[in-house]
Amino acid sequence: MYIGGRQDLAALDQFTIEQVGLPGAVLMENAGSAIVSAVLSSYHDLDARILVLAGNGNNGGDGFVATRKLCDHGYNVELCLLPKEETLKGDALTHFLVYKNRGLPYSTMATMDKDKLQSKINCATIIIDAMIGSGMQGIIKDPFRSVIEMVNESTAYVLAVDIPSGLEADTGLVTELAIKADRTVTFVMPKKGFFLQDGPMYIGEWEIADISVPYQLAEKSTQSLPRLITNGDVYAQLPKRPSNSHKGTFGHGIVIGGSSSYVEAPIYSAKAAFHSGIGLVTLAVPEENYTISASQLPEALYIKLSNKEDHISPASLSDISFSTYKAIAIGPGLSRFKHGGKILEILFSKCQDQPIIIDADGLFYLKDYLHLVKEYKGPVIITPHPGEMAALLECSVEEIESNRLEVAKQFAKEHGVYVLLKGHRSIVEVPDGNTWVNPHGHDALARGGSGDVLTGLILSFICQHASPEQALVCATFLHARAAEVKAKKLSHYSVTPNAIIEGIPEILNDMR
Ligand SMILES: NC(=O)C1=CN([C@@H]2O[C@H](COP(=O)(O)OP(=O)(O)OC[C@H]3O[C@@H](n4cnc5c(N)ncnc54)[C@H](OP(=O)(O)O)[C@@H]3O)[C@@H](O)[C@H]2O)[C@H](O)CC1
Ligand SMILES: [K+]
Repeated sequence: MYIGGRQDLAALDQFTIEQVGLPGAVLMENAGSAIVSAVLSSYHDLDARILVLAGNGNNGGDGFVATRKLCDHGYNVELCLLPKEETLKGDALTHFLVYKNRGLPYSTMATMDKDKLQSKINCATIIIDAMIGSGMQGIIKDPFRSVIEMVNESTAYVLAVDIPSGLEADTGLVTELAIKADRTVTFVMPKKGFFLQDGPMYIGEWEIADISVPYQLAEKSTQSLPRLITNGDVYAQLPKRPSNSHKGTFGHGIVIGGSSSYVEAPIYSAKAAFHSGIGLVTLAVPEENYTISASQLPEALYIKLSNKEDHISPASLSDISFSTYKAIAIGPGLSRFKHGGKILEILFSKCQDQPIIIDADGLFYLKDYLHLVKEYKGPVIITPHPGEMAALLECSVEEIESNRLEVAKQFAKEHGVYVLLKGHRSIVEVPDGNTWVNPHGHDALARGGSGDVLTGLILSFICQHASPEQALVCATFLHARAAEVKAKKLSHYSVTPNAIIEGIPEILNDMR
C-alpha cells in the first residue's frame, strides 16, 4: 500500500478527471458517500446530533455531499459553512448549489456569532471535519483557528474527512493546532503525514475509502512513493520453513556485544532470534559476561572475548572465524570506549560478504568508518534511532525528525546502506530502492533493550534466507505489533524487552 503527499494525490485526481473522464464532481460525490458509510457503520442513533463543519475548498465540497446524504438517511445533521459563500468555486460550488437546490438548511459562520457556533459544537455528538483537507498549507488562519480550538475542547466524536484540518499531508507537521480526530476516512491512499512528526497523534483510527480513482493507476504512476508495511506484506516476505529442514536450514548468526555495564543487551538480541526461528546463535561477549549470559541463555553457543577494562578488547575479534556465520549483528551493549572503532575495522576486514547489522554503540563508532561500508561487498544494515542518526550526520535530532523520509533516503543512497530509522513510526530505506513505513509502534518500545530485540529479529530473518529488505520489513512490523499486543495485556508501563520477545510468537502465529 502506497502513501502519498499533496501533489501525488492532486496528480491522481487530475489524471482521473482528465484522462479517465470521471468528473471531479463524481469523485466528490463518492468521497461524501464514503463519509456517510463510515457514519452508517458506527452510528444507528438517528437522534445523534451531527455537525458538519465545512471549508470552501474541495474538502468542504465532500462535506456538502455528506450532509445532503445524511439528511436523506434521516439523521439530525446540520451544515455550517465557515468561509463566506461567495468564495466557493469549482466542484465545491457545484455541490453547494445541489445542496441548496434541495432546499436543505445550512448556516454560515459569517452570519453567526461565536457563542452560537460554540453552543452548536458543544451540543454535537459527532462533528464531521470537512474544513481543510490535503490543500492545507502554512500556519492555520481564521476562521478555522478558533473553530479547531472549540472542536478540540468539545466531547464530540470527531470524524475527519480525508485528513484532520491543520495537519500537513506531506510532512505530518502541525503548526500550532489541528483537529484531533477520533477517526479519519482518507481517500485513495493514506497521506504521508499520517506517519510523520505530529501526524500519528492527530489522525485517530484511519481507513481508506475508494472514490473511483483507480488504485492500479496509483501503482503504475507512483513507484517511487513510500509503502506502508501491512500484515499481507509481512506474511508474503516472512521466510518460509520447509518441513524437511534441520538447524542448518535456518542459519547460524552471531551477535557481538556486551560490556560490564551492559550485560543483557546481546542476550536480548539472541533470545529474539531464537524466538523467531533462527537455527543457531553464537554470542560473542566479554569473558566476564560469559557465566551470567550462559545461565540465562544456555541454548546459545558462546565465544568468550578477552576483556580490556570494562569492555571487549577489539583485537579479540581477530580470533573469530567469521565465515562460520550467515550474518553478523554488532553493537548491542558494546559501550563506548577509546579506539572502539577498531572493532568495526577488524570486522569489515575479516568478513567476506555476509550481511552485517550495526546497532547501538556500533553506530557510535560508524561515523569515522563509513568508507568501510561503501567498500564492503555484502549488505550493511544500520538501525539508528533519531539521536544516533543525528550523531552520524552531525546535526540535531529536530533536523532528523522533521525530514525523516528524506534523511533516510539520502543516507542510504550516499553510503549504499540499508537504513532502519527507528522512531514512533519507523522507516526502512533500501539503497536505491523501496521505502517502507511501519504504521505500528508503541510507547512501550521506548525503553532500553527494545532495540536489541529488533536487531535479533533482523539477524534471525536474514539467517533464514530473507533478503535484508524482507528481514527489515518483517522485523520492524513484528517488533511493533508484539509491543502493541503486550501493552494491551500488561499495560503500557509494563512491557519489558523479555515481554516483547514473548509477544513475537503470538504475532507470528497470527501471520497465517
Ligand atoms: N482524489 C482525491 O483525493 C479527491 C479529494 N477531494 C477532496 O479535496 C481535498 C483537497 O481539496 P483542495 O481544494 O485542493 O484543498 P482543501 O479543501 O483541502 O483546502 C483548501 C482550502 O483550505 C484553505 N487553507 C489552506 N491552508 C490554510 C491555512 N493554513 N489556514 C486556513 N485555511 C487554509 C484554503 O484557503 P485559502 O485562503 O488558502 O484559499 C482553501 O479554502 C481533499 O483533501 C479531499 O477531501 C475531492 O473531493 C475528490 C477527489
Ligand atoms: K478535514
